[in-house]
Amino acid sequence: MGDEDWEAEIIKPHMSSYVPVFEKDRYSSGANGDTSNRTPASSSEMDDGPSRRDHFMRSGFASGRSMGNRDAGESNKRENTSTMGGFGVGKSFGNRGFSNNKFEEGDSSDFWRGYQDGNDSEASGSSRRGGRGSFRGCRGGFGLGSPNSEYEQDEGTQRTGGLFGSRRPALSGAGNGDTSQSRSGSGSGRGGYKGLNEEVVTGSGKNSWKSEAEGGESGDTQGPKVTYIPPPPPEDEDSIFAHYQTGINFDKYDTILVEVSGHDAPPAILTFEEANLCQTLNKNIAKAGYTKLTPVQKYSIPIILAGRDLMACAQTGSGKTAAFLLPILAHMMRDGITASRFKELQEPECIIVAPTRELINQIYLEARKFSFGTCVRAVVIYGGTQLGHSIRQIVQGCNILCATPGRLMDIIGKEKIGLRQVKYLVLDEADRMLDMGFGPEMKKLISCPGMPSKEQRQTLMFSATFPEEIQRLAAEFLKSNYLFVAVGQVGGACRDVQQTILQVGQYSKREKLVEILRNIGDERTMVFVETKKKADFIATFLCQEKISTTSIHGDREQREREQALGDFRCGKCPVLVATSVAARGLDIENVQHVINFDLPSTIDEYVHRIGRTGRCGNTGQAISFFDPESDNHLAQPLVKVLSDAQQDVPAWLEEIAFSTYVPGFSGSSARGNVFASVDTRKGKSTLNTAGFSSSQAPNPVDDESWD
Ligand SMILES: Nc1ncnc2c1ncn2[C@@H]1O[C@H](COP(=O)(O)OP(=O)(O)OP(=O)(O)O)[C@@H](O)[C@H]1O
Repeated sequence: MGDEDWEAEIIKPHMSSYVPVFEKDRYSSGANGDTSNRTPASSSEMDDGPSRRDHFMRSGFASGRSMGNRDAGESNKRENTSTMGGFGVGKSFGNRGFSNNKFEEGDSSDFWRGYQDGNDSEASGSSRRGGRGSFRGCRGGFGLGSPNSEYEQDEGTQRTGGLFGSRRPALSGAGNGDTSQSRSGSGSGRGGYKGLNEEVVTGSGKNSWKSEAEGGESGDTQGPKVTYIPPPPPEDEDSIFAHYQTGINFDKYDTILVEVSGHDAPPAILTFEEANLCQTLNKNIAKAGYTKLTPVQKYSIPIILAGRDLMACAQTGSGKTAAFLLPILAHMMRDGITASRFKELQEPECIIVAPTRELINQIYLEARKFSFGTCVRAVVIYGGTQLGHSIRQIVQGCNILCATPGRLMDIIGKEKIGLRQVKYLVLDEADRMLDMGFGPEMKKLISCPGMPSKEQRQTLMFSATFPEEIQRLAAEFLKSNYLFVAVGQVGGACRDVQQTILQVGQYSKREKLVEILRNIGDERTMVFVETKKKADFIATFLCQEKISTTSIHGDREQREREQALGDFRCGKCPVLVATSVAARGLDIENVQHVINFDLPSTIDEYVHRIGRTGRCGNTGQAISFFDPESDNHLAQPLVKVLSDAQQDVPAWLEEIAFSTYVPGFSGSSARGNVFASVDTRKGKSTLNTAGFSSSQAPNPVDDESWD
């Protein structure tokens, strides 16, 4: 069933006849009425020893051997001998975040409680939203000050076009908007799914996609005015240091092989003490419950402390965030950083960028945690929130700026952030930050007036996946002597996730999903689908089946996205239906299952999605529906990922992989990329003249989930 079919299903009578129990939208009227969101703004990853990994073989899928099914299966068990050239290109994306309704007096505390201690968060209103698809797109080139924060979504679908090309000319969401319109007034009772109670704001015309910087807040655009102010996170120490426990496999991290390439790499450290951090930082590390370094931390911390540029690739959930935050903070403390004061123009020493709102918010919370009790002030800004709010946060002082790209460029354009003092530039989910979606913004950023050259700043890149082509693009941002840390197989899946691939035809998926969810019971489960419309559809369907579900995707307002995440975190809605917007970085306690209702278009995306479970030594399960009608392109890379992670590979999948075997298989398939296996400086890779390979070309099928 194609996309159109899903859409058709959405408006079929059985859907419209669904009359959910409404949870009264406490913000839909009255002083805190949701309308506030649209009214004109009032203000605007090993061994502990030296590196021993020297192969990371890289070649074609069947190179050097016949790849009969059985052979393929056996190769699956041979770690480090499996092969597979090429790489996937993470192309999707989205946001993350956590707060929800602004409403100052409103119950932000409840929302945050959900994030922190698992208590029930109070339901918030299903807000209506403004047919966002109608207001996006059309953002190309490199012109400073033109970024469309509203689009910034951090998700990529709109980011189509050629090299650093323009975004899809708006209106991708026309259909979405229409759909939304046809679905007013749903939402669910206890299920908490509130994705359908949407309103389409029929803003149109050229101005409707304009960035906030261009006037979105000054009232001269016809698009929806973003007035959402996220609730402030709790300030009490317990909340700041709330954390979940490492899992039974945490110690197994020590057996993962690590390779460091580049010249004169400082030796790894084995303990936090060896890092020789200041007392306050050590206290914060202890309060955060960290007693032992993860592999990526053992290697990255000394490298960063030595002032070297770094590209680090380590499995999902293995502590990459602290791997960069701790040494940066240590540097700041050693440099005797002084408290930043109120100033109209702030000059942060560190800028951290990430592709999604929810992720950058999470990174901010980590920065706030580790800088607790110091004079270092971290600030977070991201799209979908009131620009004035971002500015107000910044002017109060800013040493570490955590930002999504679009909002960052807006703020720079408004001259609220100066770049002259930037000493550390961090790209989290770096492959995503450098691909066609965000590459243009990142190029703009490093070309901004005042931004220190790469020789004058320290640039750090982290991800679980790092396609070769992207590694090459990254060189433009990094000093030539940068170090490359590979923890385990670059782009490999976390071994703590038990992966199951089921052959399920599209028309049987819903039934299978319900069957699985009923067996799972109340355990937290993320269900990934390919499109925003389908996310709404499946979430509603599950609510009808009396399975408490919420959803997150790029067509939901930020407030709704944050509420959905809050409801999922606290367990109120144990099922979260998501598009790829939630695939990367999200660190949510107790996510025991990931279900790929639809497989993603690239293997990298698959790796990130299943990495939402099995984090920090905990175990998790990932079940993926493989539809031979549409997913054959993934058979080959899937066999590779499964075998590298020592998972069982179904014979039928090997058969499909063999029958669809693509010789050379390296980046030439738009939808079937296989990950890179080494620091590209050691091997060859091909790039087309535009700087991007065809593998990075967004596939129309994915479009919806990325914006
Ligand atoms: N040394 C440590 N000891 C205990 N817990 C840790 C340690 N390092 C990180 N963690 C915790 O592990 C979890 C995952 O960390 P983090 O989110 O940084 O992973 P990641 O590698 O960035 O994952 P992803 O690739 O999905 O973004 C977090 O809850 C973090 O607090």
